[in-house]
Amino acid sequence: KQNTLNLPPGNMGWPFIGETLGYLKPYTATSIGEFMEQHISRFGNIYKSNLFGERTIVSADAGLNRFILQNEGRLFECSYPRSIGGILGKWSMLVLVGDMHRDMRTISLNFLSNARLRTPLLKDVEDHTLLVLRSWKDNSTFCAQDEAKKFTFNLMAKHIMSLDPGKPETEKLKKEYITFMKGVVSAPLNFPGTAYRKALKSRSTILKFIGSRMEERTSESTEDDLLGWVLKHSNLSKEQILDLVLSLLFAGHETSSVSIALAIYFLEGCPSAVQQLREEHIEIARSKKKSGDVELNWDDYKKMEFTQCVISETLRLGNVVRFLHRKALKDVRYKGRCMHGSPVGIEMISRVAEKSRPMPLGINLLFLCGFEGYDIPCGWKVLPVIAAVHLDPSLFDQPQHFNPWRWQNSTGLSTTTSNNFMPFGGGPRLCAGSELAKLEMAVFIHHLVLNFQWHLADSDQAFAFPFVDFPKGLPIRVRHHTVA
Ligand code: HEM
Repeated sequence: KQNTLNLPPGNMGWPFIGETLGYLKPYTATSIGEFMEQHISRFGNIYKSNLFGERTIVSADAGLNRFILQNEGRLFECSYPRSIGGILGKWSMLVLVGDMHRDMRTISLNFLSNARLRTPLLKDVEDHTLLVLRSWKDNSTFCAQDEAKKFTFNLMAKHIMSLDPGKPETEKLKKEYITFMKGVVSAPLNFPGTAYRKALKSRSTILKFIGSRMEERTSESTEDDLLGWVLKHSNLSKEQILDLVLSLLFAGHETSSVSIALAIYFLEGCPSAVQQLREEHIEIARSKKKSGDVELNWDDYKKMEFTQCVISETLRLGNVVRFLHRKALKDVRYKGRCMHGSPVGIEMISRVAEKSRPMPLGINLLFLCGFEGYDIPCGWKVLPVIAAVHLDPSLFDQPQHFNPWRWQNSTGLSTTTSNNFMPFGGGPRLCAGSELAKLEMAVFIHHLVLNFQWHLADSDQAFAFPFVDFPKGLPIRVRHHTVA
């Protein structure tokens, strides 16, 4: 059947491993890496390959990426490597599909609702930011990435299980979690001594810990945290709750801490952006002082216009999540652009297997217009590479340049709704914590620019392994900064 399909060009590489090693070779996070660059210049923005042991279509095409994400559950489906399910759990949101995914998502969205963001999350985000920043001594040097991790982990542990920062149980969980994370991002080799094996062990220790918190709970019946809410309002089994808690801890901690580290890094190289941020935040702080108000509120957050531009630019250039894992549920034909310039993707209903069904109007029109699309065969893996779109020079002027002003409209307001900007994915699996992540970054930046000046204490830069990380942890030296 495949001989009759018009597959994108590409190279299937070696038997079994295909091109996986080249694809995963580390590269600087602000680039698309040599592998992608070479493949795009040779084959174009959509190419076929053999990755993670599967026949794969790689897409660096903004239109196809959107099409894939918007057709989740209909033409495509989330499909992470089996090892991810092994470590995050079979009930983890990252691997669930269908009704069960929808139910877990509803719970997560409830936990991260707008109402909860305004209170109590905003207050806790600020408290946890201050807890970290107040521990920074004048003229001291430390790893900014670790500090950001401390902040996001403490925040999540508090909101998921009411764990207080600094308490022995929180610190113990944090330690286990570090081992666990090393395994999530390592090769899934389950042999004695490997990071993956150690992480599986940490997983069971963490689950035991969460399990004991759950047992303490049932009699107390508090609803203030996710655990309490789930126990009271859902019929999830213990096993499902454990995986949900673990995956939220994972999703809500790693990505936002790296994003904060990236913001610190990019801003260090862009003094004019720091200056403009300072002006914005001094203004907010002054008006708060006048009104006698101390804590940040939602109106203050809404005033952080330039900060939103900095956040968007950090996410565009840093690309914490570089690509997503999907598979095709049906034969799909994709044609990049139609006559009107909008992306077109259509189901391949005319193919052998489904000959009896009538052709949808879209297909007839496309054939009449003489368009030849690429075919994505049913069962093939599909990787929408969101980073490649964010770094595409035809979509973003000088894409490797940190330029927060690109997100400003003529009136100075932030315009972060570009069709080509998808740091949080899209469609029915759009990141459930996107608003919390932006809030965390904004509040952290607020107190950072008001209270500190910082410089890199040692050269470091973010790499995509493909998970994004600063190899030296981003060492910075800070000086207290007093606002006149
Ligand atoms: C800057 C920080 C963040 C980035 C860049 C980010 C990015 C993403 C992306 C791209 C996805 C889609 C995955 C896919 O479609 O396969 C996702 C899903 C998800 N994220 Fe985030 N995320 C961030 C922060 C957070 C935070 C703070 C939370 C809060 C707990 C969170 C919770 C989730 C959850 C629960 C999902 C699964 C959604 C679903 O499957 O329906 N994320 N995230």
